[in-house]
Amino acid sequence: MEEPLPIRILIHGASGRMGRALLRLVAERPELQLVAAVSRSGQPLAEAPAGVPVLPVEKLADAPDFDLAIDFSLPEGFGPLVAACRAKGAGLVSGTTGLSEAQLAAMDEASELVPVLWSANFSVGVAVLRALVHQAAAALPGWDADIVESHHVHKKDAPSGTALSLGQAVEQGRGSPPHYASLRCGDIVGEHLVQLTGAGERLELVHRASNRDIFARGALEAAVRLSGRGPGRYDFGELLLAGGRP
Ligand SMILES: NC(=O)C1=CN([C@@H]2O[C@H](COP(=O)(O)OP(=O)(O)OC[C@H]3O[C@@H](n4cnc5c(N)ncnc54)[C@H](OP(=O)(O)O)[C@@H]3O)[C@@H](O)[C@H]2O)C=CC1
Ligand SMILES: O=C(O)C1=N[C@H](C(=O)O)C[C@H](O)C1
Repeated sequence: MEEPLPIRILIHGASGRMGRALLRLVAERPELQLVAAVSRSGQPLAEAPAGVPVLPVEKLADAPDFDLAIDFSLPEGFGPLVAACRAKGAGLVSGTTGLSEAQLAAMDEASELVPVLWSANFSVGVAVLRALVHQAAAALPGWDADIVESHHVHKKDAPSGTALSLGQAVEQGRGSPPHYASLRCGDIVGEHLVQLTGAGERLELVHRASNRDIFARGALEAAVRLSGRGPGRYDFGELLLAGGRP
């Protein structure tokens, strides 16, 4: 029997904290073939496998053909990436947070042509936490709801994308949004506490990430599971948990 063709991927935001983790871990997935890496500057990257070009963002349109882009960058680079995916007929797996309403709408538009999966958090734990938060908020509609998120000092957006996504689950559960608090301290990878407080008692649901490999592995898993699917928006939790946990 013939071997299936590898899924050709481009990593966008390759020089960042997440991009470097992806470059290191992509070799764990033989289904994926890295064909190009893109950063704002295009400076050479020690983590890029030999023979894989590292392109500056202005050269994105000249990248070799790819089937899927995996994106962990900044909102500034999002528009050109979505345009490149549309032009190549390629899918998009994105974890970039802090996107504007217009950028989210552009992603929806692109999903009429190509498969798109955006998630604020690619960890298995947060996918499960979201469901637990929805259930708890629905059961405790009169309680106070607060989300406290803590991240490293370099993080630009606040509240974090994960906090906002957990906030949506709270709102869907009890009909009103939570309050948010954001801390930026040292090198914290990412912590999210959802606190529901009633008279004389408090329920705390918390997730702590201690390294970025969990997000990178989640995004690589999502890329494999998204490959070969038709145009549309896909949900990380559904794609991940429906087909059995990796
Ligand atoms: N969904 C999830 O599970 C997770 C999401 N994130 C999100 O991923 C994103 C990246 O995080 P992190 O790796 O820590 O960030 P970094 O700041 O470390 O990296 C940002 C990357 O984006 C590139 N970049 C910056 N501006 C542009 C541009 N205009 N066009 C193209 N590329 C650009 C940078 O290139 P250069 O170095 O050349 O400037 C760099 O490669 C953030 O939005 C963060 O919130 C992070 C972790 C998990
Ligand atoms: O910027 C980060 O680092 C992270 N960003 C994501 C977010 O905004 O929720 C996910 C994770 O918490 C790390």
